[in-house]
Amino acid sequence: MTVVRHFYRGYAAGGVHSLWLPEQHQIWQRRGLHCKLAAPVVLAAAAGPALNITAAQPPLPPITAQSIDNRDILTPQQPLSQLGEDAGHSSKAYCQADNLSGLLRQFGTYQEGFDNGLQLDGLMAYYRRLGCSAEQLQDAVYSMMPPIASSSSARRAGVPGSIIGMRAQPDLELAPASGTQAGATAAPADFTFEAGAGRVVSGASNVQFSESPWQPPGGLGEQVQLAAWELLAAALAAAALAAYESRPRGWSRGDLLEVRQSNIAGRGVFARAPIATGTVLGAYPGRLRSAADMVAKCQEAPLTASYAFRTGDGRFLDPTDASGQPSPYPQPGWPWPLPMDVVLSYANEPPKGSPGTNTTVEDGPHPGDLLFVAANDIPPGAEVLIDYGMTYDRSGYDRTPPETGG
Ligand SMILES: C[S@@+](CC[C@H](N)C(=O)[O-])C[C@H]1O[C@@H](n2cnc3c(N)ncnc32)[C@H](O)[C@@H]1O
Repeated sequence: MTVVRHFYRGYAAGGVHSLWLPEQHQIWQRRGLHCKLAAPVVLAAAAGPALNITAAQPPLPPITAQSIDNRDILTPQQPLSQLGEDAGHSSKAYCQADNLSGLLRQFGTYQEGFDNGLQLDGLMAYYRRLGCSAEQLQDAVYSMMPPIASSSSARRAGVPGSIIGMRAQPDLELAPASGTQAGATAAPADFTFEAGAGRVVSGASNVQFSESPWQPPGGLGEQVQLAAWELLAAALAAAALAAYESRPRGWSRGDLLEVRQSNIAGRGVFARAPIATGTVLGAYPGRLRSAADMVAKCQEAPLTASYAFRTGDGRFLDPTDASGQPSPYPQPGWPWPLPMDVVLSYANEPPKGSPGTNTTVEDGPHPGDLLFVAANDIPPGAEVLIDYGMTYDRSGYDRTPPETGG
């Protein structure tokens, strides 16, 4: 037996009773016979309060030339109550693709084509408010608009003049399939159509259909050209990554430190303000190099060895240019537009017999970071002194300091 999805609610003994009634009841309702005495319900009604019966299902308002001419039915803001709509149904027969596309075709006939996006938009909203889902509307339009090619293969092929893609606007998907309250309004923008070559032919608030120009598939030359561009883009990305990886690093607290002549050797780093124990004074500057690269550079520029600092992961920070002198633009390396802060590369170590260092060098959070940290309070004017380590070559300490060049 066919049943209709009319939902009778009887509130009895604190519960809600839902009963499926035969199709005959729908017919009675269409005739205005609101069947409050349906036999199966009487028993429940006897035990509970008065039975509530949902609104009767009206026949689908026909689309006629007159109704098409009447812009009211195409106005999304029209209250459902004015349409005699029975809210709450989402699978009405007329929402099925075949029926709905037929109804839409009627509209197209009256309108001599779907060239008026606003009207179609309104019609879509109208059927949606009658309970048709977004998918049903979409299926209906697909089956109505020849030649329709909704598959991804057709989308790729770019069938000329066809509507190759269609998607519901997000608000359509999110909005309820059928308003359950009188006065519900539909979203003004229900659909967007995409034509060949990915061209969107609808506006944000209406729908238009147009043919896209035929795009012949690219030949071999075009594909080679495309591959060349992709290779170039990949090469540029790789170069940018390499430049970033080899960028000069290092920084210092300019508010606490300055470089000036040292009584120990050449230039040194001095406190220009009181420095508290534990203060991070900066990170040693330079480009990160492997041991092999470092050996190669020191052969070209021996002075580099005076400034290169071994990092915790076995590489070296090299703050010098091609001649081995500290430089804001250490070389070799990928071009880098920003100057590097070289202040800490001038830090000396304490001479023999002096009180000792006042700053430690520690590994930072990132590989290659060497942080200078005040080991005790450093008064203004005092020189920042570190320990170069056991393996540092001090054989030249009796000779002229490096910065004077001899
Ligand atoms: C990292 S640089 C320090 C900056 C250097 N004073 C300058 O003017 O360029 C290291 C070099 O400084 C000199 N130096 C640093 N501490 C020294 C010390 N305690 N005694 C002698 N020379 C020192 C050595 O020539 C050493 O190779």
